[in-house]
Amino acid sequence: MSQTNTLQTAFPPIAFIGGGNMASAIIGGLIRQGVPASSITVVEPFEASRQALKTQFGIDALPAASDALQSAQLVVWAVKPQSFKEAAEPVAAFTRNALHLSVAAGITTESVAGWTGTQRIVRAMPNTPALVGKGMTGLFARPEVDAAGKALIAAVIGSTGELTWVEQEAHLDAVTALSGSGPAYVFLFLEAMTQAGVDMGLTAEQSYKLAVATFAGGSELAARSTESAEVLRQRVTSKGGTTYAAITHMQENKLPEIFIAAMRKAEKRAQELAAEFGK
Ligand SMILES: NC(=O)C1=CN([C@@H]2O[C@H](COP(=O)(O)OP(=O)(O)OC[C@H]3O[C@@H](n4cnc5c(N)ncnc54)[C@H](OP(=O)(O)O)[C@@H]3O)[C@@H](O)[C@H]2O)C=CC1
Ligand SMILES: O=C(O)[C@@H]1CCC=N1
Repeated sequence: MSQTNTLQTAFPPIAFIGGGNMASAIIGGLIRQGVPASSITVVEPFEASRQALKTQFGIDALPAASDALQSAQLVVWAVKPQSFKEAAEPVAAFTRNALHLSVAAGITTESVAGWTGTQRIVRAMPNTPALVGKGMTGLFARPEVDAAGKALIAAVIGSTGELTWVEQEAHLDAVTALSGSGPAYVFLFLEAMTQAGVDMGLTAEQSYKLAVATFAGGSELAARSTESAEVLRQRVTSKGGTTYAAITHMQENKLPEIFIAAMRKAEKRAQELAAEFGK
């Protein structure tokens, strides 16, 4: 049986709380996999976002929680950490029997359990390439989530790309710093590489195309190769050549150290979000 058929036949009603970027990315994945629009409801206070969801996916979008949520077997929390507690209050009464999936950065399943009145919670950290089916998501399940619950969540998240389960919830803050925020690091590199190309006389269009294709090609090569990134880098770096000149400059200026320190900042921010907004 194909993945599409699995989702079509086995997919229960699902409610999204928050209908922004990340909710849209996951909903898009589900619709692409053949989940019927009638299975999906979104609670989204912003009228323009509700309209966009209805137009793009043909799904039902509500301005506020209502007893329509009672039929949802899975509730996906896709609100900002700052809005989670406030958003949970009106929803909780309708969704105590559902399985819950949170994608909010930092917010612990302990907090979600307190706000929703259930322990059946999976916390996830997806990323925006989910929009094009190339997402990477880290997941943590509380012990109260059974195998069927984990399989359902794996099917939902699997519709947006790859996934990996972590055993310790704290590791999701590392996933956040790495693959959750990671697309922004890639885009920053693309911006810088494009600018450098323009400075050297290429058009912005050519330069961007070269940069994007280089990231895609480098990633694909790494994904398919049995060799480490370090070895692959050394293969590009001819002794005394152009790459050597560039990489030496980056290393002398501590680019790897800066990168690692920046990611620890992201991890710390996830912990701060939990402390600030998880109570
Ligand atoms: N963007 C990313 O790359 C990633 C984001 N995440 C996580 O996903 C979550 C959502 O992020 P993102 O999609 O980018 O944010 P968005 O701001 O795009 O989406 C959040 C949506 O929730 C709506 N909202 C606010 N309050 C409520 C409420 N009380 N009830 C229902 N909906 C509400 C907002 O409406 P309004 O605009 O009117 O406030 C907004 O449309 C965050 O917790 C973030 O940490 C995780 C991984 C990656
Ligand atoms: O920046 C953020 O907080 C969210 C979480 C990971 C990506 N975006």
